Amino acid sequence: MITLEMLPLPAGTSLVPGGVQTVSLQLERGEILWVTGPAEAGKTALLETIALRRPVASGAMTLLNQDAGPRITRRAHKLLQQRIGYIEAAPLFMDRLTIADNIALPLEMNHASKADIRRETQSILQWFALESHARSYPTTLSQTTRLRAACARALISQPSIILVDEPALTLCAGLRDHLLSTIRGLAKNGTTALLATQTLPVGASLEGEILHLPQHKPSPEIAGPSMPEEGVAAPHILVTRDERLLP
Ligand SMILES: Nc1ncnc2c1ncn2[C@@H]1O[C@H](COP(=O)(O)OP(=O)(O)OP(=O)(O)O)[C@@H](O)[C@H]1O
Repeated sequence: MITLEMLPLPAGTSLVPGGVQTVSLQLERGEILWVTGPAEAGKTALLETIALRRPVASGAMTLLNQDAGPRITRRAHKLLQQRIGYIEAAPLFMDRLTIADNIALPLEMNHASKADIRRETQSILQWFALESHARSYPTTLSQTTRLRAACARALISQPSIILVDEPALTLCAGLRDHLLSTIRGLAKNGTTALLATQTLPVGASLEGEILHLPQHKPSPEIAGPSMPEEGVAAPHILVTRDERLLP
């Protein structure tokens, strides 16, 4: 269903010397995989690669049993993308279209009938409690509502692969729980899901396997990016001497 073999992915040089890790994995239909790891571990890079948003330079990748590696054809790229839903960290919309029209776009691009588009859009708007925003424009929405709209857009065509980056899983517990129960339902029908977060959400009911990134273990003297310790000089903006700025 999804296989990666020795796929090179970027990672922070503080985590992996040289800044490149190689990832191999195999996922079957209906599997859910949590991808965890610290900042710069390569979680988004992995999702973007499977979403076919970044080229595969070497190694091998198959998606839905089709070659999606370095020699992917333009036709396979287009057909596979229609079967992948990606909920990005900061989703982009077409700002001149309403939320309802943005959400309907994947069905429009799949040449669904007008009646199907109207029915499915109405139904997914309700499912993600977006009816009151249907005629709003993306720039007028809050961050959480944009993520709800991104979930609706990614799921409207019942993709075979669903990829979720961190904010939709951590910004709002209500959205997270609704999204996870929706994904569990889709997984029962064969959808494969990859969910990326720095740490596994507490209090959510979790199912699935876990992949820790980076795959290359940091050497002891190379700790991950850390917060400054005592004795580190604070930047000037934090040591203002202008009394008038103090509360
Ligand atoms: N196109 C690229 N070329 C080279 N390096 C890249 C590229 N894109 C990302 N990186 C680097 O790869 C590393 C992993 O980035 P990525 O966004 O995948 O991390 P992440 O695990 O999602 O982190 P976070 O939890 O902060 O979102 C970072 O060090 C980043 O600077």
